This record gives sequence, C-alpha cells and structure tokens, in this order.
Amino acid sequence: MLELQDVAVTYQNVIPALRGASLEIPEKVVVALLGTNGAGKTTLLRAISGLLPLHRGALVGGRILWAGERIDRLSPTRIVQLGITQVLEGRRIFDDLTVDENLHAGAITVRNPAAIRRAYDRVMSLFPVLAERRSSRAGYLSGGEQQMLAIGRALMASPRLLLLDEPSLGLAPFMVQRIRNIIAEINAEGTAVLLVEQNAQMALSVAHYGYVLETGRVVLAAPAARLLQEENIRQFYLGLREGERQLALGRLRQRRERAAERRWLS
Ligand SMILES: Nc1ncnc2c1ncn2[C@@H]1O[C@H](COP(=O)(O)OP(=O)(O)OP(=O)(O)O)[C@@H](O)[C@H]1O
Repeated sequence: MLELQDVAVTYQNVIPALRGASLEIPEKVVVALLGTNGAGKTTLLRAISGLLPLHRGALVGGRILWAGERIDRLSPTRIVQLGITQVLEGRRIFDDLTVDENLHAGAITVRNPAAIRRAYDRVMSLFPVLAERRSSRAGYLSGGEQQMLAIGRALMASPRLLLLDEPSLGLAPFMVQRIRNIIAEINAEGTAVLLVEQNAQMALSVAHYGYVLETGRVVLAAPAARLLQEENIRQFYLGLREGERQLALGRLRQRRERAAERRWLS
C-alpha cells in the first residue's frame, strides 16, 4: 500500500538524515520502526506526511508511493485526504481548546459530514475517557489522556494509514500498555499503522513487521516475532543493556551511600 524506495532526505540542503531508506507497509498491517536517537525515524514520517518543508528538509532522492501513485510532491493536506495521518511526537494538542474542539480540528480536511460523524463516534467508543471529558479543556487532561486525544484527533480524518511518533514517550507503564492495546484495536478495525518507538518491546509486541533504521538506512527488516528473538535487537533495543546499566548504577549509588554513611559515623 505504502512504499518508500531509496528515500534520501537532507535538512537545510546539507544535513543528511535519510540515505536511501526503503520500506513497505502493506494494507491493514502494523509496522514498527526502531532505531537509536537521530537514526532518522521522525524524518521518515515527515517525508511520508509531507511535513519536511516545515522543517527546512527536502526529499533529494528516491520516491514514495501510495497505492502505486507518487505522493512525495503533494501537500500535507492532500496526503491526509488520501488517507495518511500523522500523530506528532509530544502530542501537540491544543491546550486551550476542549476535547471536542481538538477532535473536530482533526476533521478539517474532511468534506463529508456523515464521515465526520462516523469518525467521531468511532473515537468516542475507542476512548470512553474522552467521551466523559468532551467539554473539558484539553490542557487539563493527563499525559496518557492527551496521547489518546492526539490519536483520536488523527482518527477523525478516517486514515487508512496512521503514523505514530513515539506514542509511549513519558507515559507510565500501565498507560503504555493501554496505548499498545488501543493501537491493536485500531488495527483490528482495518487501519494500517507505522509505529515509531523507543520502547521496542511494546512496538514489537503489537507489530506484524519491524524495520531497524541506523544513520538514515534500513539495516534490518523482519517479522516482529523474529526481531524479538534477534540478539542484537535484544541487546540494543529491548533494554538488556539499559537494564545492566541501571543495575550497575544502582550498585554504584549503594556503594557511595554506604561510604558517605561510614564517613558520617566516623
Ligand atoms: N529540522 C532539522 N534541521 C536540521 N537537522 C535535523 C532536523 N531534524 C532532524 N535533524 C537531524 O536529522 C537526523 C535524523 O533526525 P530524526 O529526528 O529524524 O531522528 P530520530 O530517529 O527520529 O531521532 P529521535 O529518536 O531522537 O527522535 C539527526 O541527525 C537530526 O539531528
């Protein structure tokens, strides 16, 4: 359905961010996009959704096809109308507007009132917490609720492909799990998802397929279940190294505290 062929992107004409990245998202599939900081994940989403010019970035090579047609020269509005919407990293909801107003802002490109009503009902049933707080100011919602609102707003355009940039960022583990389940539910209703995540465990648990991006290139592509077994992935992305680091830091901290205690007692 969506195909990136050798996509190269630079910022400000000089800073390379993608160096020939290729990737495919079939219909109704969840694809996880993993990679370390600066690997180019957000850039790849911007290239798909047409947002590069806003960041002084440009596609300088390759092409992006949606149902066989090139979309890499279209405006962001046209891309949304074709069925691709992006949830930006950091939620970016309108704090001063109500939940309802935020949701309707997501339907700004939709011309058909019946489609807007259908999308709204879908969002309300997917997120009962938003239904309860539809007249509340969005800025008063919790971090997790704001993430749900950001996803709900994107769903108002009834996308066939939803691009999610780090939806679990800064959320408590139970909320990460809820977001994961919501992604599974959205996908079960037929929407494909491209999920950029630092939380590889969560991403691969809901994805069918995964790609690993390093310095602007795809270095690994495999079914999510297989990536979960890969030793490199386990070490770099599934927190084993981070776990070991935290353990070591914990031991160091304990040692320092004991030394300080001894100094204080003597
Ligand atoms: N607006 C910009 N102007 C200049 N360089 C940029 C811009 N946005 C991103 N970059 C650079 O492009 C490269 C890829 O960045 P990108 O944000 O796509 O990576 P990422 O994988 O999403 O990282 P993170 O996980 O930290 O968000 C980085 O070297 C980054 O510094």
